[in-house]
Amino acid sequence: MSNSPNRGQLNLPRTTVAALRAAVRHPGFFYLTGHGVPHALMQHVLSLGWQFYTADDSLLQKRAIARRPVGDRYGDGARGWQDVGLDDWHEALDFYAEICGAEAVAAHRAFKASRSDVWPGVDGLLEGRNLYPQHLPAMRDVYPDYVARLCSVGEAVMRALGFALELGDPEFFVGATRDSFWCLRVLGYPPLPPAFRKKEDKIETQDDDDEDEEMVGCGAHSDYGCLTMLLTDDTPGALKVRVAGGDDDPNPEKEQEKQQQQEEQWWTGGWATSTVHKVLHLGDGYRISVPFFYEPAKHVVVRRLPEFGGTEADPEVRYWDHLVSKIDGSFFRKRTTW
Ligand SMILES: O=C(O)CCC(=O)C(=O)O
Ligand SMILES: [Fe+2]
Repeated sequence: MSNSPNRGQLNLPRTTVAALRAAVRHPGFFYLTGHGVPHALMQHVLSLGWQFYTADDSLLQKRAIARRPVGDRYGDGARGWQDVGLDDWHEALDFYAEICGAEAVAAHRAFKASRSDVWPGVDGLLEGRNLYPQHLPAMRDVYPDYVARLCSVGEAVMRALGFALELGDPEFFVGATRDSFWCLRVLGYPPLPPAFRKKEDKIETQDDDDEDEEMVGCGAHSDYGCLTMLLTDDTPGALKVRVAGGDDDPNPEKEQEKQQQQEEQWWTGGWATSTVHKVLHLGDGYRISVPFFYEPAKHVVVRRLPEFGGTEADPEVRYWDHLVSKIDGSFFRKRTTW
């Protein structure tokens, strides 16, 4: 890193940059401190989530902003509340960057027109406005403030990452994520029904990957985007991160996940790790977590970087297409019960 001509422009200790480099390689998770987001704001974000899920009239409120398919009232196929899933024992309230204002709408139309061959049938997906519960007016003020602050933190991490990975243009990630098409999820994990809790205990004491057909808080997956900033309440030990395993691991399920990760690590050709993790919430309380996904802008084309052996011949994916494929294939499968 000392060879980098731009090193002096990054106002971070050398040890922090080195730690970031090591962490994104393995295990792909790290604690971020000194980020400047006020503790009180983070607590407020969590407490609003908790109120949303646990207030007496919450079912009515949740249904009023339920996620709906494109063309159904306010539906854009992505935003709003969704009930606990078929496989995952959590509910979610999802927010995304909004496409609003004449200029942004016109740019989005032009962008879509140029991509009309891709994803036919999902016109209108993600084009709605964020939905807020009426009984929690504070959410409408607090969440956008939180998102704005996390976008600043995201930019700072992207800058540090450009230096940490010794890119020829250390601002490359900053540029790619400017105008981020971010996503904020407010996840609510009710306690598991007793029958499932027994199974959960079994999973934990046996193989960590033995959860076939079992109900878990959130099944094993690796995040599909760029940087996830996870805020959780103080429920202990629910998030499990897989740090073991490796190339010699014979488990075919793991092979599949590894393959999945490769797709998600395009910029670095798999050098950086999108680590598999899951949620096992065995407690009696209602767990809240608020992941914020800091992503590239819609139009950004992601391809392996030359610094990581990339060439013009490498496959590429436009972030928007990647996102639509994930939402279409993943969130849409979830059960709804109303
Ligand atoms: O709830 C958590 O702690 C993690 C959630 C998660 O992994 C995700 O939303 O991608
Ligand atoms: Fe995740």
